[in-house]
Amino acid sequence: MEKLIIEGGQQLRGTVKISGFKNAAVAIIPATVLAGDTCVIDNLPQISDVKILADMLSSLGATVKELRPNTLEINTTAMKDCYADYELAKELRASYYLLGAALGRFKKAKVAYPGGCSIGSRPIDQHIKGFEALGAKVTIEHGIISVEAEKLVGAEIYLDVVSVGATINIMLAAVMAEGTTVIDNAAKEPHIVDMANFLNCMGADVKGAGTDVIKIKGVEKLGGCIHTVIPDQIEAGTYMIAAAAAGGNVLIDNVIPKHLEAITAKLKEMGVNVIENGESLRIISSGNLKNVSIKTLVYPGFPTDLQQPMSSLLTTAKGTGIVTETIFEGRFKHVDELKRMGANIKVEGRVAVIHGVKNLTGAKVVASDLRAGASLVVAGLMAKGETEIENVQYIDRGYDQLEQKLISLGAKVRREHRE
Ligand SMILES: CC(=O)N[C@H]1[C@@H](OP(=O)(O)OP(=O)(O)OC[C@H]2O[C@@H](n3ccc(=O)[nH]c3=O)[C@H](O)[C@@H]2O)O[C@H](CO)[C@@H](O)[C@@H]1O
Ligand SMILES: C=C(OP(=O)(O)O)C(=O)O
Repeated sequence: MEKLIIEGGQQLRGTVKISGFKNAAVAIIPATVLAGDTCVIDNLPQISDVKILADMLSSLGATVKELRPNTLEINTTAMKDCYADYELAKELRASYYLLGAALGRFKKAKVAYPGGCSIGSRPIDQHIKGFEALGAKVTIEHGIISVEAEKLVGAEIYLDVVSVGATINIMLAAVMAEGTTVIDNAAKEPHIVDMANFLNCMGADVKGAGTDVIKIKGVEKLGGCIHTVIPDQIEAGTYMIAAAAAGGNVLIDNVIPKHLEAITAKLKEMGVNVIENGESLRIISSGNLKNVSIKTLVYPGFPTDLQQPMSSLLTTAKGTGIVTETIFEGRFKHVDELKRMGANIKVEGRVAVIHGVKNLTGAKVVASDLRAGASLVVAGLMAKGETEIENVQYIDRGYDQLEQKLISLGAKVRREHRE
């Protein structure tokens, strides 16, 4: 069992380089199934979700080679079908992208119900609705989702809920369908655009990604390509929040500032100095901040994945902040842990009311999921004394070289193996 130990109270100074986007990488790796050829994916973050997916594709018959630490060459030519059982699929959310990709190429797939962060009920009805609209038969038995079609035919699909996963899965299934598919009320997150760029680079015809109407003209065949994953919006936002929380002067490098506008606006409202310069953002913070309210929304609104780290920042800001979580009903599991550290937070349903306290104090805490872990890291950086975070494996799902990056900024962080 591994723990992160953080000695709080150190200001952060220096430069941190942001890695490739987890949520784009974990969609693009399964999408290589569609190529039936060799794809080279660059700027992959070194996180456990990426390693698990690469191993998954190998076990399904693909050849996966690590060309460099952040670059995989994936050849899916030899794959004949796709059956990802419970042991494989339960490891992460993104295993469900194998459904769309294999349906698109083989017209069938079997994938066990996916895993991922436990932050709410996370239904997949919109994915199923999309596959069915394209002509697939979908059954769920004994925890296995089976999709099968004689042929896939383009359709108009209106999503009842704006869903990143359903938008991507339908795009994957539709790129080689006969005719045109229109996804209405599509998600607009940056990784939807990255996925569309990757699919187009393989020879697909996808237009409108980044707006709420995506049009996909089916093509007969796709092929290999070389693609560089976009910078991680959520990792960047986490370091922006960490710098604001600990105080200091940090250059967040290799970012797309447009993707970070919601978080930049909130930090500025709190009194943080955020300076944009090309592909970087400089965060200058005295640590004395005023509280704000946030409401999670689909892109370009405030991302739910940054709600938990942001809640930590609000715990010591002057005044009262209200956090409204509109996307996932179970995304307040970090709150009890923050209370152990002295935070004053009351949760009612989807709303957390945070009364700023003078300071947090280090404590033993447990990460319940990936971003809860990130929120405890932020809290640990600003707390007095030592914070010990258990369940580091959740944090490792999504943060590339977390402690090395924090140490390079002057934080006192170490990882310990304990029985
Ligand atoms: C691997 C990945 O990219 N994960 C991200 C993805 O998750 P994920 O793709 O699972 O999230 P969705 O965008 O699908 O979920 C958004 C909302 O739609 C609901 N819903 C979703 C699908 C469906 O068929 N029916 C339905 O009701 C969900 O319960 C949730 O309330 O987007 C979330 C929202 O930005 C992020 O927090 C996750 O980090
Ligand atoms: C919820 C997240 O991930 P996943 O959808 O992979 O569980 C996340 O990245 O915050």
